[in-house]
Amino acid sequence: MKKSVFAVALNHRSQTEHWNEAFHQSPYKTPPKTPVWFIKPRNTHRKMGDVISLPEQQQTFSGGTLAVVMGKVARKIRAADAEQYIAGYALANELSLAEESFYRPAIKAKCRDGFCPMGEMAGLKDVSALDIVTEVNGVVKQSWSTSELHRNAAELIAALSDFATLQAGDVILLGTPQQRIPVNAGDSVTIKAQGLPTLTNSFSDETNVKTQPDGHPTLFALGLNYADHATELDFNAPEEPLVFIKAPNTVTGDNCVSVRPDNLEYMHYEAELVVVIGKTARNVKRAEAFDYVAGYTVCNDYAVRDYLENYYRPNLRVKSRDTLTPLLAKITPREAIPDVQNLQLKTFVNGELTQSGSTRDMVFSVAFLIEYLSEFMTLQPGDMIATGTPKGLADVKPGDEVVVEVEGVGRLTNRIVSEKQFEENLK
Ligand SMILES: O=C(O)C[C@H](/C=C/C(=O)C(=O)O)C(=O)O
Ligand SMILES: [Mg+2]
Repeated sequence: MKKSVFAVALNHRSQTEHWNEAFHQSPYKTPPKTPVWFIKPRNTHRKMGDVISLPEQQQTFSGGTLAVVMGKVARKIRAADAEQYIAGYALANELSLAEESFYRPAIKAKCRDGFCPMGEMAGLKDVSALDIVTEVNGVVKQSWSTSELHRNAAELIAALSDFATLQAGDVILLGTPQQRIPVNAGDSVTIKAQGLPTLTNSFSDETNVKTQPDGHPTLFALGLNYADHATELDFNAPEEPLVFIKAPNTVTGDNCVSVRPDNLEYMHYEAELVVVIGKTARNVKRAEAFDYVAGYTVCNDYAVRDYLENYYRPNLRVKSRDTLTPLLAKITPREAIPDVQNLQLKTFVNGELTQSGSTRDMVFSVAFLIEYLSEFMTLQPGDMIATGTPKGLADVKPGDEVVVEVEGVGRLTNRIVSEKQFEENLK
């Protein structure tokens, strides 16, 4: 099933109580106003009974939680109507390394291979006060209740479907308490709840545990991977790649429309080179990185700056909105591009050149990014890496024609429409 697995951080009261003081200081400044979304990509997906390989020298923690499974397409629905869109519930283990910060995306902590096993789905009428129990080697280590969550399944479905259309089979993990349970090689961890199939997985320090290509390809994106763009956003260039993930709902095609939400101050374009993975990659060194590249394409990684919050920044509500990632379907084979680090990137708005840069100015190169990501997760054929945008952002308005172009790779055209225009066309 090609599902997307969304998850929400800081949704358990014990978390916001624990972090309350820090969230009133820099870099957060104020507690989160909207759900703090993240994605568990396909390399994390596992089933009941699968053996999960643990990362070396870093402590992994269990995160028993409840997953709500969508039963049909859900777009901009109200919490009061959510029930009719739900197929059922399942137990999941949202495995993670320790999180010292919620400011930037936690890909290295959350998205390692096997870090999201999920049990079988079942129908449940009332999950408002369901006890989620975690046992390690048969001993109960944790029990928490869904009544302790800030937002319930219906509220989360409404919040997410407001900007990201959900498909049948998509999943939302509802959250985990502040206290997490350490998991070590040789352990067997069981997640239980009344009325739901149990989820049990054993853990190994063997590195040869095979991944299963399941779910849709992962679309990674880089924040601030051009120093001049970081400067124009008043940031220093990052010392480690700022990787975030976009869900399939955001992808649209050439000559399609992109929706600018109403009542906005600032929505800008971002011309980006996209790398397409062609071979399963794990622990690949940069010297061999291009052997794992199928080719390249182009995307426009639009951002709605009004919706930026300092939690897993840039948050999904900024970067994973329906229609805001136009992506060229044509892939230019790797062999056709002799030097991917020497390509011009351009954006034209209504025919005027508004952005111009070169991939030679990337902070982290294509080869480095493949080495970096494959060091802690398995990249699979079809996965894509949008490698960031150079300086030259500008606001776009309904009616604008936006063309992004990567030398030798392709040209992508789309038109901006207002939310009102888009909704009228849907009728
Ligand atoms: O200002 C933000 O938080 C958004 C920004 C995103 C940058 C890109 O998408 C890019 O540089 O291409 C960030 O992550 O800082
Ligand atoms: Mg970008």
